[in-house]
Amino acid sequence: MSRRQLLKVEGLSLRFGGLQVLDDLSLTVREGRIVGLIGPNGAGKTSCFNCLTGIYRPQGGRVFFDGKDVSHLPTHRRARRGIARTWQNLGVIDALTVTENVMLAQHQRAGYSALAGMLGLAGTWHRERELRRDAAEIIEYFGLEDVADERAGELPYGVRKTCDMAMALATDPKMLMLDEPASGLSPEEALALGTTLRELRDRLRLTILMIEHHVPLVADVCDYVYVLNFGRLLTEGEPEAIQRHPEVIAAYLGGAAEPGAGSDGGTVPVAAADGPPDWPLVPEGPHSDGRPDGTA
Ligand SMILES: Nc1ncnc2c1ncn2[C@@H]1O[C@H](COP(=O)(O)OP(=O)(O)OP(=O)(O)O)[C@@H](O)[C@H]1O
Repeated sequence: MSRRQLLKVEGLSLRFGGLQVLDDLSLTVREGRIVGLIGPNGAGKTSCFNCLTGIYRPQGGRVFFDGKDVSHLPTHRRARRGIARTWQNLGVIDALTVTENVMLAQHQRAGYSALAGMLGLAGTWHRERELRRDAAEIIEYFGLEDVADERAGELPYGVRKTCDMAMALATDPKMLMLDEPASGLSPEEALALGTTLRELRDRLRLTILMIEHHVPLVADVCDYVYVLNFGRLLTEGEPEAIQRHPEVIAAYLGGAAEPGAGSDGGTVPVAAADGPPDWPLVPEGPHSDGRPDGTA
Protein backbone atom coordinates (compact mmCIF):
# COMPACT_ATOMS: atom_id res chain seq x y z
CA MET A 1 0.00 0.00 0.00
CA SER A 2 1.47 3.31 -1.00
CA ARG A 3 1.87 5.96 1.69
CA ARG A 4 -0.04 9.21 1.86
CA GLN A 5 1.52 12.24 0.18
CA LEU A 6 2.36 14.72 2.94
CA LEU A 7 3.98 17.29 0.66
CA LYS A 8 3.14 17.83 -2.97
CA VAL A 9 4.83 20.51 -5.04
CA GLU A 10 3.46 21.30 -8.48
CA GLY A 11 5.28 23.28 -11.15
CA LEU A 12 7.27 25.62 -8.93
CA SER A 13 8.90 28.46 -10.85
CA LEU A 14 11.05 31.16 -9.28
CA ARG A 15 12.94 33.98 -10.97
CA PHE A 16 15.19 36.71 -9.67
CA GLY A 17 15.44 39.26 -12.46
CA GLY A 18 16.75 37.36 -15.45
CA LEU A 19 17.84 34.36 -13.39
CA GLN A 20 15.52 31.35 -13.53
CA VAL A 21 16.25 29.77 -10.16
CA LEU A 22 13.49 27.12 -10.22
CA ASP A 23 11.89 25.96 -13.41
CA ASP A 24 8.63 23.98 -13.29
CA LEU A 25 9.76 21.89 -10.33
CA SER A 26 7.42 19.18 -9.06
CA LEU A 27 8.06 16.71 -6.29
CA THR A 28 6.29 14.64 -3.68
CA VAL A 29 7.19 13.60 -0.16
CA ARG A 30 5.30 10.69 1.29
CA GLU A 31 4.54 10.38 4.98
CA GLY A 32 7.18 8.64 7.09
CA ARG A 33 9.86 8.83 4.42
CA ILE A 34 13.27 10.47 4.32
CA VAL A 35 13.59 12.23 0.98
CA GLY A 36 16.83 13.80 -0.24
CA LEU A 37 17.10 16.93 -2.38
CA ILE A 38 20.55 17.02 -3.92
CA GLY A 39 22.32 18.86 -6.71
CA PRO A 40 25.45 20.92 -7.41
CA ASN A 41 26.04 24.30 -5.79
CA GLY A 42 23.60 26.89 -7.05
CA ALA A 43 21.14 24.27 -8.35
CA GLY A 44 18.28 25.89 -6.43
CA LYS A 45 17.91 23.59 -3.42
CA THR A 46 17.82 26.25 -0.70
CA SER A 47 15.58 28.42 -2.88
CA CYS A 48 13.21 25.46 -3.13
CA PHE A 49 13.19 25.19 0.69
CA ASN A 50 12.53 28.93 0.88
CA CYS A 51 9.52 28.52 -1.43
CA LEU A 52 8.17 25.59 0.57
CA THR A 53 8.41 27.48 3.85
CA GLY A 54 6.96 30.69 2.39
CA ILE A 55 10.10 32.82 2.63
CA TYR A 56 10.23 33.21 -1.15
CA ARG A 57 7.11 33.79 -3.22
CA PRO A 58 7.50 31.83 -6.46
CA GLN A 59 6.02 33.28 -9.64
CA GLY A 60 4.36 29.97 -10.46
CA GLY A 61 3.35 26.66 -8.96
CA ARG A 62 1.54 25.36 -5.92
CA VAL A 63 2.49 23.75 -2.63
CA PHE A 64 0.15 21.30 -0.92
CA PHE A 65 0.85 20.16 2.62
CA ASP A 66 -1.16 17.58 4.50
CA GLY A 67 -3.84 17.73 1.82
CA LYS A 68 -4.24 21.54 1.85
CA ASP A 69 -3.02 24.20 -0.54
CA VAL A 70 -0.59 26.27 1.55
CA SER A 71 0.83 28.24 -1.39
CA HIS A 72 -0.50 31.55 -0.12
CA LEU A 73 0.18 31.06 3.58
CA PRO A 74 2.92 33.07 5.30
CA THR A 75 5.85 31.25 6.90
CA HIS A 76 4.50 31.16 10.45
CA ARG A 77 1.18 29.66 9.36
CA ARG A 78 2.95 26.95 7.37
CA ALA A 79 5.03 26.27 10.48
CA ARG A 80 1.86 25.93 12.52
CA ARG A 81 0.59 23.35 10.06
CA GLY A 82 3.66 21.27 10.86
CA ILE A 83 6.53 22.32 8.59
CA ALA A 84 9.79 22.85 10.48
CA ARG A 85 13.20 23.59 9.08
CA THR A 86 16.82 23.90 10.08
CA TRP A 87 19.22 26.36 8.48
CA GLN A 88 22.53 26.13 6.66
CA ASN A 89 23.83 28.88 8.91
CA LEU A 90 22.16 27.63 12.08
CA GLY A 91 18.97 28.98 13.59
CA VAL A 92 20.30 28.91 17.16
CA ILE A 93 20.71 32.10 19.14
CA ASP A 94 24.25 32.17 20.45
CA ALA A 95 23.49 34.22 23.56
CA LEU A 96 20.88 31.75 24.83
CA THR A 97 21.51 28.39 26.48
CA VAL A 98 20.57 25.16 24.73
CA THR A 99 17.48 24.82 26.93
CA GLU A 100 16.43 28.41 26.25
CA ASN A 101 16.86 27.90 22.50
CA VAL A 102 14.70 24.78 22.55
CA MET A 103 12.05 26.51 24.69
CA LEU A 104 12.08 29.49 22.35
CA ALA A 105 11.29 27.14 19.46
CA GLN A 106 8.52 25.49 21.50
CA HIS A 107 6.71 28.80 21.90
CA GLN A 108 5.62 28.44 18.31
CA ARG A 109 3.00 26.05 19.71
CA ALA A 110 2.65 27.45 23.22
CA GLY A 111 -0.15 29.92 22.49
CA TYR A 112 1.71 32.87 24.03
CA SER A 113 5.02 34.60 23.40
CA ALA A 114 8.37 33.44 24.70
CA LEU A 115 8.71 36.77 26.49
CA ALA A 116 5.42 36.25 28.36
CA GLY A 117 6.69 32.83 29.40
CA MET A 118 10.06 34.15 30.58
CA LEU A 119 8.37 36.91 32.57
CA GLY A 120 5.99 34.37 34.10
CA LEU A 121 2.92 36.35 33.08
CA ALA A 122 -0.50 35.16 34.28
CA GLY A 123 -1.62 31.87 32.80
CA THR A 124 1.78 30.91 31.46
CA TRP A 125 3.29 29.33 34.57
CA HIS A 126 1.71 25.88 34.28
CA ARG A 127 2.31 25.61 30.53
CA GLU A 128 5.85 26.90 30.97
CA ARG A 129 6.58 24.05 33.37
CA GLU A 130 5.24 21.56 30.83
CA LEU A 131 7.38 23.09 28.11
CA ARG A 132 10.48 22.90 30.28
CA ARG A 133 9.78 19.20 30.87
CA ASP A 134 9.25 18.60 27.14
CA ALA A 135 12.41 20.58 26.37
CA ALA A 136 14.38 18.39 28.78
CA GLU A 137 13.08 15.28 26.99
CA ILE A 138 14.04 16.63 23.58
CA ILE A 139 17.46 17.68 24.87
CA GLU A 140 18.02 14.21 26.29
CA TYR A 141 16.82 12.61 23.07
CA PHE A 142 19.54 14.48 21.18
CA GLY A 143 22.17 13.77 23.85
CA LEU A 144 22.52 17.45 24.75
CA GLU A 145 21.87 17.17 28.49
CA ASP A 146 25.50 17.85 29.46
CA VAL A 147 25.43 21.19 27.66
CA ALA A 148 21.79 22.10 28.36
CA ASP A 149 22.75 25.13 30.49
CA GLU A 150 25.59 26.34 28.31
CA ARG A 151 25.30 29.22 25.90
CA ALA A 152 24.94 27.92 22.34
CA GLY A 153 27.58 30.36 21.07
CA GLU A 154 30.22 28.70 23.22
CA LEU A 155 29.59 25.20 21.88
CA PRO A 156 31.36 23.42 19.00
CA TYR A 157 29.74 23.71 15.57
CA GLY A 158 28.52 20.09 15.51
CA VAL A 159 26.78 20.49 18.87
CA ARG A 160 25.12 23.74 17.74
CA LYS A 161 23.84 21.91 14.67
CA THR A 162 22.33 19.24 16.91
CA CYS A 163 20.75 22.05 18.95
CA ASP A 164 19.30 23.48 15.74
CA MET A 165 17.70 20.13 14.98
CA ALA A 166 16.38 19.82 18.54
CA MET A 167 14.77 23.26 18.08
CA ALA A 168 13.08 22.16 14.86
CA LEU A 169 11.74 19.06 16.60
CA ALA A 170 10.52 21.16 19.51
CA THR A 171 7.90 22.73 17.25
CA ASP A 172 6.28 19.27 17.05
CA PRO A 173 6.38 19.14 13.24
CA LYS A 174 4.86 16.70 10.80
CA MET A 175 7.70 17.31 8.39
CA LEU A 176 11.25 18.27 9.19
CA MET A 177 13.22 20.10 6.50
CA LEU A 178 16.96 19.87 7.04
CA ASP A 179 19.34 22.10 5.11
CA GLU A 180 22.71 20.36 4.89
CA PRO A 181 22.56 18.72 8.32
CA ALA A 182 25.95 17.01 7.86
CA SER A 183 27.95 20.03 6.71
CA GLY A 184 30.76 20.82 9.11
CA LEU A 185 30.32 17.57 11.03
CA SER A 186 33.13 15.08 11.60
CA PRO A 187 32.70 11.64 9.95
CA GLU A 188 31.74 10.21 13.35
CA GLU A 189 29.17 12.95 13.91
CA ALA A 190 27.76 12.38 10.41
CA LEU A 191 27.41 8.68 11.16
CA ALA A 192 25.60 9.44 14.42
CA LEU A 193 23.36 11.88 12.53
CA GLY A 194 22.33 9.04 10.20
CA THR A 195 21.27 6.97 13.19
CA THR A 196 19.31 9.89 14.64
CA LEU A 197 17.51 10.56 11.35
CA ARG A 198 16.50 6.92 10.95
CA GLU A 199 15.25 6.92 14.54
CA LEU A 200 13.20 10.06 13.95
CA ARG A 201 11.59 8.36 10.98
CA ASP A 202 11.16 4.89 12.45
CA ARG A 203 10.29 5.71 16.08
CA LEU A 204 8.62 9.10 15.81
CA ARG A 205 7.25 8.47 12.29
CA LEU A 206 8.54 11.84 11.22
CA THR A 207 8.73 12.77 7.55
CA ILE A 208 12.03 14.34 6.55
CA LEU A 209 13.04 16.33 3.48
CA MET A 210 16.72 17.11 3.45
CA ILE A 211 19.25 18.96 1.34
CA GLU A 212 22.56 17.21 1.64
CA HIS A 213 25.90 17.01 -0.14
CA HIS A 214 27.23 14.23 2.06
CA VAL A 215 26.53 11.30 -0.22
CA PRO A 216 27.24 8.46 2.21
CA LEU A 217 24.57 9.96 4.45
CA VAL A 218 22.11 10.38 1.57
CA ALA A 219 22.72 6.81 0.42
CA ASP A 220 22.44 5.55 3.98
CA VAL A 221 19.21 7.18 5.13
CA CYS A 222 17.18 8.41 2.16
CA ASP A 223 14.28 6.35 0.85
CA TYR A 224 14.04 8.50 -2.26
CA VAL A 225 16.10 11.26 -3.86
CA TYR A 226 15.36 14.20 -6.15
CA VAL A 227 18.26 15.68 -8.10
CA LEU A 228 18.14 19.34 -9.07
CA ASN A 229 20.34 21.00 -11.66
CA PHE A 230 19.94 24.55 -12.96
CA GLY A 231 16.62 24.75 -11.09
CA ARG A 232 15.14 21.78 -12.91
CA LEU A 233 14.59 18.21 -11.90
CA LEU A 234 17.42 16.21 -13.42
CA THR A 235 16.17 12.86 -12.18
CA GLU A 236 14.58 11.12 -9.20
CA GLY A 237 14.68 7.66 -7.70
CA GLU A 238 16.12 5.48 -4.99
CA PRO A 239 19.66 6.42 -3.87
CA GLU A 240 21.19 3.30 -5.36
CA ALA A 241 19.97 4.17 -8.86
CA ILE A 242 20.72 7.88 -8.47
CA GLN A 243 24.36 7.22 -7.63
CA ARG A 244 24.85 5.40 -10.92
CA HIS A 245 22.94 7.87 -13.06
CA PRO A 246 25.34 9.27 -15.72
CA GLU A 247 23.69 12.68 -15.82
CA VAL A 248 23.94 13.03 -12.06
CA ILE A 249 27.61 12.14 -12.11
CA ALA A 250 28.15 14.55 -15.01
CA ALA A 251 26.32 17.37 -13.24
CA TYR A 252 28.41 16.99 -10.11
CA LEU A 253 31.66 16.76 -12.01
CA GLY A 254 30.82 19.95 -13.88
CA GLY A 255 30.13 17.92 -17.00
CA ALA A 256 27.63 18.54 -19.73
CA ALA A 257 24.44 18.20 -17.74
CA GLU A 258 22.67 21.28 -19.06
CA PRO A 259 18.90 21.05 -18.71
CA GLY A 260 17.46 18.65 -21.24
CA ALA A 261 20.79 17.14 -22.22
CA GLY A 262 19.86 13.60 -21.25
CA SER A 263 22.01 10.54 -21.70
CA ASP A 264 20.29 10.09 -25.02
CA GLY A 265 20.63 13.79 -25.74
CA GLY A 266 24.35 14.13 -26.05
CA THR A 267 25.65 14.14 -22.47
CA VAL A 268 28.91 12.27 -22.25
CA PRO A 269 28.69 9.92 -19.28
CA VAL A 270 31.60 10.47 -16.96
CA ALA A 271 31.58 6.88 -15.80
CA ALA A 272 34.70 5.15 -16.99
CA ALA A 273 34.73 1.67 -18.48
CA ASP A 274 35.51 0.24 -15.08
CA GLY A 275 32.37 1.75 -13.55
CA PRO A 276 31.22 5.06 -12.14
CA PRO A 277 33.67 7.04 -10.05
CA ASP A 278 33.24 7.31 -6.31
CA TRP A 279 30.85 10.09 -5.59
CA PRO A 280 32.97 13.20 -5.30
CA LEU A 281 29.85 15.06 -4.44
CA VAL A 282 31.08 17.09 -1.53
CA PRO A 283 31.55 20.56 -2.98
CA GLU A 284 35.08 21.84 -3.07
CA GLY A 285 36.21 25.05 -1.44
CA PRO A 286 34.45 27.15 1.17
CA HIS A 287 30.85 28.15 0.66
CA SER A 288 30.21 31.72 -0.28
CA ASP A 289 28.42 32.37 3.01
CA GLY A 290 31.45 31.32 5.03
CA ARG A 291 30.03 28.13 6.53
CA PRO A 292 32.42 25.21 6.66
CA ASP A 293 32.83 22.81 3.78
CA GLY A 294 30.88 19.61 3.66
CA THR A 295 32.54 16.67 5.28
CA ALA A 296 33.93 13.96 3.09
N1 LIG B 1 17.39 36.22 -2.89
C1 LIG B 1 18.05 35.95 -4.01
N2 LIG B 1 18.29 36.93 -4.90
C2 LIG B 1 18.94 36.67 -6.05
N3 LIG B 1 19.41 35.46 -6.40
C3 LIG B 1 19.21 34.45 -5.54
C4 LIG B 1 18.52 34.64 -4.31
N4 LIG B 1 18.47 33.44 -3.66
C5 LIG B 1 19.10 32.56 -4.45
N5 LIG B 1 19.54 33.17 -5.58
C6 LIG B 1 20.28 32.53 -6.68
O1 LIG B 1 19.59 31.35 -7.02
C7 LIG B 1 20.51 30.35 -7.41
C8 LIG B 1 20.25 29.09 -6.60
O2 LIG B 1 20.69 29.33 -5.27
P1 LIG B 1 20.42 28.31 -4.09
O3 LIG B 1 21.06 28.86 -2.86
O4 LIG B 1 18.98 28.00 -4.03
O5 LIG B 1 21.23 27.03 -4.60
P2 LIG B 1 21.64 25.73 -3.79
O6 LIG B 1 21.38 24.58 -4.68
O7 LIG B 1 21.00 25.72 -2.46
O8 LIG B 1 23.22 25.96 -3.66
P3 LIG B 1 24.25 25.53 -2.45
O9 LIG B 1 24.41 24.04 -2.53
O10 LIG B 1 25.50 26.25 -2.82
O11 LIG B 1 23.66 25.99 -1.15
C9 LIG B 1 21.90 30.92 -7.23
O12 LIG B 1 22.35 31.38 -8.48
C10 LIG B 1 21.68 32.06 -6.27
O13 LIG B 1 22.64 33.06 -6.45
